[in-house]
Amino acid sequence: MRLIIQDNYDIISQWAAAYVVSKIQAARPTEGKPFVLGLPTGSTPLGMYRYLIKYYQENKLSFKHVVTFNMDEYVGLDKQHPQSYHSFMRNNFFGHIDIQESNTNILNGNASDLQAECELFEAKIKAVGGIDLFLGGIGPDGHIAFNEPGSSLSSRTRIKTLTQDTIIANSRFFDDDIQKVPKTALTVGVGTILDAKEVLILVNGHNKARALAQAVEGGINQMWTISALQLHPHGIIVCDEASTYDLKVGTYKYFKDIERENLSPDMLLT
Ligand SMILES: N[C@@H]1[C@@H](O)[C@H](O)[C@@H](COP(=O)(O)O)O[C@@H]1O
Repeated sequence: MRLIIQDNYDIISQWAAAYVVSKIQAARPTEGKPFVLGLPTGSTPLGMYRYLIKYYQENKLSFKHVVTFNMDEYVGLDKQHPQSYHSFMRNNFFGHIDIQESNTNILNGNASDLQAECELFEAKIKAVGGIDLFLGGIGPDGHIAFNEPGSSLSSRTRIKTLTQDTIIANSRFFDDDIQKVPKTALTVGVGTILDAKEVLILVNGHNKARALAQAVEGGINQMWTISALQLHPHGIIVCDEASTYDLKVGTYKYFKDIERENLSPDMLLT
């Protein structure tokens, strides 16, 4: 697994956006052979989305032949609810680019049969030939998508009960009222993410330092589901300095050294 350590949040956002652009450009997607992106929500990817929108506005990138699958969605929130992940994606990304709505896939947390909804989502991913690049963030407890501690590392898309930690962390989006935070969500599984051809995870801030250390230095284990990224042949974490505080000095220096040529976002673009 690669670990790209950048000075601050703005540079990890630029780096991730440039990485996405380079992959889409290299794939030369067409209607018959689209590029398939897995997408996250949360505060972490906001900067990357802003840079991707900028690339689109500068005519450097089109999303016309990009198909997307979002990682997760709350159960029971109306799609129009300001905190639904449907609203998040519309407001922060899809509403600003030339993606075709029919190419965007977000789990329906109001489906009458939630299990069938999850199975359909997996089938749709398979039908387009799998995900080329899965982007993600992590929770302070190391969860990826909504794969809370203890999730099976071979899990598929399913219904998950959120932990109290996650409910508290996400209450900032619900007027700081934990009663308003949905208690369950639909989420892709760890196995679904690991099936992608590439996975790029963004991590920033001191409150993710423990999770980052577990992901990079800890063993692969179900209590820190991000650690499963070690099993992926093409896993990358791009993180800021603040999130590296719990890494050993030697680990930090090692990755700084081996990635020193690859730190500039401009290096990724032709
Ligand atoms: N389901 C999402 C995760 O996909 C996300 O990574 C995490 C971190 O969010 P933030 O980026 O706001 O810290 O929040 C939620 O739990």
